[in-house]
Amino acid sequence: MYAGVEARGFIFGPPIALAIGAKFVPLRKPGKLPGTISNIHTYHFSDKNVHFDGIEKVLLKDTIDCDVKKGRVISEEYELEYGRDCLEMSVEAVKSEERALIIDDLVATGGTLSASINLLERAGAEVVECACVVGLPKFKGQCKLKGKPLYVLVEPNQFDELTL
Ligand SMILES: O=P(O)(O)OC[C@H]1O[C@H](OP(=O)(O)OP(=O)(O)O)[C@H](O)[C@@H]1O
Ligand SMILES: Nc1ncnc2[nH]cnc12
Repeated sequence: MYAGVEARGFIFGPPIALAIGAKFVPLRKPGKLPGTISNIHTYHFSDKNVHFDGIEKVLLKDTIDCDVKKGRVISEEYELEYGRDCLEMSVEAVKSEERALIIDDLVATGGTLSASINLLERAGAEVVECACVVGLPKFKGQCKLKGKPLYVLVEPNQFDELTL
């Protein structure tokens, strides 16, 4: 299955998934998926080291019945070049041990892909690779991907980056 990151990962993920007959799972910005938010995991990055602060906040505690009806949504907060953001995923979208490839338009710090890997692994999937159309090597995003392979189609040189 392919997991794509909102918003521009939605341009590239679905056609590839359709082409090979695989499922597409959307990783969405906060508050857009139906269901009950079960918790948020927060990670802090400093250069190449990743620190998990161990906090698991229960935001909404619904009954089990309610979870079954509405579905369960998990969240990951992350840091990127210009601040913080959050991605969410429906737990029911993924089956245990399902193999996943993550697609996005661009990798810079790797914060977005790292949060995506964490979401999928928390839901029981096995992330086999990440793929992006553009990679910005100066941000060393590969270092945050827990050793997962990263496929990048183009890496702009310094001159090209000025126009991105
Ligand atoms: O490697 P990173 O430092 O995490 O940066 C990469 C992310 O930044 C951009 O999205 P953005 O968060 O700007 O959101 P958008 O798709 O809604 O524009 C881009 O589409 C990636 O998803
Ligand atoms: N430096 C950058 N240029 C274009 N898009 C981006 N998304 C995140 N960082 C970016």
